[in-house]
Amino acid sequence: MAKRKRAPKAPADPAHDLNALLPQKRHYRQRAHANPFSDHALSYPLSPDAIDWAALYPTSPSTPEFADVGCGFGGLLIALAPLFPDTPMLGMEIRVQVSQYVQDRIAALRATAAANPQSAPPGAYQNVSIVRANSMKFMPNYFPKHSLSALFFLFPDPHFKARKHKARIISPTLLAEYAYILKPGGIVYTITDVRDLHEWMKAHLEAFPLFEPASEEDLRAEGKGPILDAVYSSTEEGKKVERNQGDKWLACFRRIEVARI
Ligand SMILES: C[S@@+](CC[C@H](N)C(=O)[O-])C[C@H]1O[C@@H](n2cnc3c(N)ncnc32)[C@H](O)[C@@H]1O
Repeated sequence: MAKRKRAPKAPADPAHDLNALLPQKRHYRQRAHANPFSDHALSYPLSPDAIDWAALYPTSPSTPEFADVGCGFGGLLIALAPLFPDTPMLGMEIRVQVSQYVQDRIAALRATAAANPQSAPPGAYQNVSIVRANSMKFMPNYFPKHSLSALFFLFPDPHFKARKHKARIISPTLLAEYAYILKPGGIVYTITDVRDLHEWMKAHLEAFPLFEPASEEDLRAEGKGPILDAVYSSTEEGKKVERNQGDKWLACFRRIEVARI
């Protein structure tokens, strides 16, 4: 019997087929970890004023309000962008290929939204962007004093060995920078599947005089439930932990208001 020929597949129309546009992770292979102390040949802005915000947020240039430190493949930003369409948010990622992937992912989502208004409202994802940067250096060069309402540290690299603890993204020196760029009342969200790292981040934040613990219950009562849901489940690392049925340890802290004397 003659074989029936399959009808040729219609070529994907990028305006309607998101998958045709979205970058594929396998084309962005990179080592699992980057050493934050090596020379990454990065250049840094002299100040937030020196950053071309219009290049990052073309439709409404401004400094960011949310920052995702070590954003990896960008899952949190992509989940939050449509929930807070008027909030500019910035991912920071040290690895070249990974930050390029997020940049291409955002460009694809913007292009799809523009070409296919049924898929997303016009202007969708214009509020989300990424920079390749080492967040252990020069955070105040990116974010003005008291400008952020949310700062995320989601599943940061654990740097297990004691001699590597200095590479952890939460430390007393760095907390001073985070307190400087956060608005009073702004929230630091941390989550990890490594209990020891959770205890470390919590202990350092508790010991720092400009932060106070913010319970999940209080944050949900304030309407931050959608942010917490995204913190738990939207990132690539968070999804991996779920697949492996690991634990997730959340710790959130509020930048306190300081009375003027
Ligand atoms: C374990 S991954 C978690 C990624 C993402 N937050 C998630 O939950 O899927 C940690 C990420 O932080 C990035 N990273 C580590 N140190 C960094 C630094 N000093 N500055 C910016 N990114 C950093 C790593 O390259 C990596 O992509």
